Amino acid sequence: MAGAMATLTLSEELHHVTQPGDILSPGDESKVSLGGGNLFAAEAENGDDIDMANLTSKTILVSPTEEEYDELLDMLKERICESQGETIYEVGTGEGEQPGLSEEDYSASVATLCSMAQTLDCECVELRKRSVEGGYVAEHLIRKKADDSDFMEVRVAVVGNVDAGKSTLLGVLTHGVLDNGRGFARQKLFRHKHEMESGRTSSVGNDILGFDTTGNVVNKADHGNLDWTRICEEAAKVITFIDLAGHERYLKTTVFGMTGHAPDFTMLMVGANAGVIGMCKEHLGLALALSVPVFVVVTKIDMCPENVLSDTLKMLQRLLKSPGCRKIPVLVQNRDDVICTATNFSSERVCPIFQVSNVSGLNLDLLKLFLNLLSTRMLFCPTEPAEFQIDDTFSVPGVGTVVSGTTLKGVIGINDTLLLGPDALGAFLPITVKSIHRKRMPVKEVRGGQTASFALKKIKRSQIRKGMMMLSPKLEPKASWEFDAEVLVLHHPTTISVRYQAMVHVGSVRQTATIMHMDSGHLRTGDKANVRFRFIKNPEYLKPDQKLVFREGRTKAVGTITKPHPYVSATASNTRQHRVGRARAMEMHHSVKPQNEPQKPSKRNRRNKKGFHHQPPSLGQNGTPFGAVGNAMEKENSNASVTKSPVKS
Ligand SMILES: Nc1nc2c(ncn2[C@@H]2O[C@H](COP(=O)(O)OP(=O)(O)OP(=O)(O)O)[C@@H](O)[C@H]2O)c(=O)[nH]1
Repeated sequence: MAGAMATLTLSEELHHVTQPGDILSPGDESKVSLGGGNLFAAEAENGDDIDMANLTSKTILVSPTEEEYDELLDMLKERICESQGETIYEVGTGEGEQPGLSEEDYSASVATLCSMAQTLDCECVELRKRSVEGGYVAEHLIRKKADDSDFMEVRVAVVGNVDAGKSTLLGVLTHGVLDNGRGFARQKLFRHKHEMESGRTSSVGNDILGFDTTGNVVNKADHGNLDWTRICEEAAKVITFIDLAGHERYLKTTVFGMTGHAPDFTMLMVGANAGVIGMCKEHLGLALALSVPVFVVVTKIDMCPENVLSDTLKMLQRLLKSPGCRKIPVLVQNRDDVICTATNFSSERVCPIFQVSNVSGLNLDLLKLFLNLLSTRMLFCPTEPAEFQIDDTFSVPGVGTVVSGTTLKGVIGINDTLLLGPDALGAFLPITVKSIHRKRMPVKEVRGGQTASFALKKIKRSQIRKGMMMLSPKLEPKASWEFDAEVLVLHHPTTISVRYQAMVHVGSVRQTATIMHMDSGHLRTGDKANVRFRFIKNPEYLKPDQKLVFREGRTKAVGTITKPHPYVSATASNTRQHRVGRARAMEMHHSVKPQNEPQKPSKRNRRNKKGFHHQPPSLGQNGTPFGAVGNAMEKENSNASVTKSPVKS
């Protein structure tokens, strides 16, 4: 009874965030409150046939007519396609009706649903069945049966402070072994010798967890090693964990993992005994800035005193509810909570909190169930021109140059010709795809939302850099040296002004850019402005609405690109006029002195340093020169000392 009460309260709490047009984006309907009526409500309203309204009734599945059955089948097929291979169907609820079906009607409805699933080559699995006032209500997972060479893919970025247990949890989940509390499980994941020795992750790692059509884990370690190809063949859904570093020293790599690897979700790990410390808030802020939904996993509950655990949970909830986060934290205690939160998760507001132990295995089953129910947030349209962002390059003996990354849009197949670029001059080079691998498994094509590696014909690895794109020629891509963005400064110790330089992360682009101008004189912590940036090394392929992170040391700003300024490539515009223009632009570009770069002391200062008379260096708190204002202050000070000296003497 208590369980039922708890579920009701949770459902009620979640209900208000899933109002149409509130937080859910279009296409999310397939993941929320999927009653027979709710699921097809939109279609029923738009349909020409008035009988379509019947489709929203809770009893529609009991004994549908032939036409109704066909109509339901078409709609179910569409939903499964939209969510790239699966959907959750709620049996026993309808538009404006009291939920619940009698045992007999419920059985008949489930039989119809199973027959529909079978016709669509899907598996139908009951997730939970509840008894309510009007009878029974249940959620069923309908998932496409596994094809040897195809599987759904969901990317989860794993972040959290150092020693929160990130690598350990991934080792436990993917290898099916428990930890010993002294770093046993994480040994299976480390990629570098120094990581083995220090126990610290320093690079972006990928680990996979496969689920079959019925939701069982298919990972089986053979002598401690995982065969990725076998997992992908057996799995209907593969969760790719992007294991990121917790230490502040590797923040640059962690930011790159969050922007360049296009995660669907973020798993924020918190050590129960340590609490919300160090980089935890930093990583949460990053996920919020990039609009990636977050769920929290509190680890080490086996070794944490109850009062400390309760303090950690209270602090976490306070942080998540704070005006900066505006989340609805939900402590996940049982299967009901998992299903409720998983089906409402892509709304971005709901934030489930799991409490697990990697040593005793407590609650890991709930976390696995949740991961099994996550669906990719990338919408796929086969007719869109292809876009692939490169996050790494390799030179493989016997194969040649290989690039890895994420397919953002469209379909890419073997022998397709794409444009690779931009190069240093902003040009795009035609290249042909020789072979494709998904998670080390050879495939014929990849779709939007899937990660892949491509072997490319006739190109050297040195010609490719991280941040480049492979694009369909239909896009007629243009590179940009400059772009406008709306930015919000999250933290800066002093002020940011024109000529300030910092690292810009956008997609897999990671390059220093200079602020050329902005619509306010100076920016301090909490300020917003429209800013024009200019890359210092290469032009990049950018698009409006892309999220960006701008950082340098402890300075952090986030924002959205409002307008890239396309640059006409050298090959496309080799006229005298363009050459002169380009030379001028380069001259200007080289003459831009960064505001925040320590500058060479003037001749006078150098002489002073040699012992003429000592003056303190004119650097600010974080090594920022005061610039013109600083020089004026210096002058004033030196004048002051000149006028004061006679008084002193
Ligand atoms: N008792 C107990 N120990 C744990 C648990 N999870 C992790 N540990 C231990 O905590 C230590 C740190 O775990 P890691 O997985 O290396 O932490 P991390 O977050 O990946 O750290 P970085 O890679 O440096 O960011 C290891 O010694 C683990 O054995 C747990 O649930 N219970």
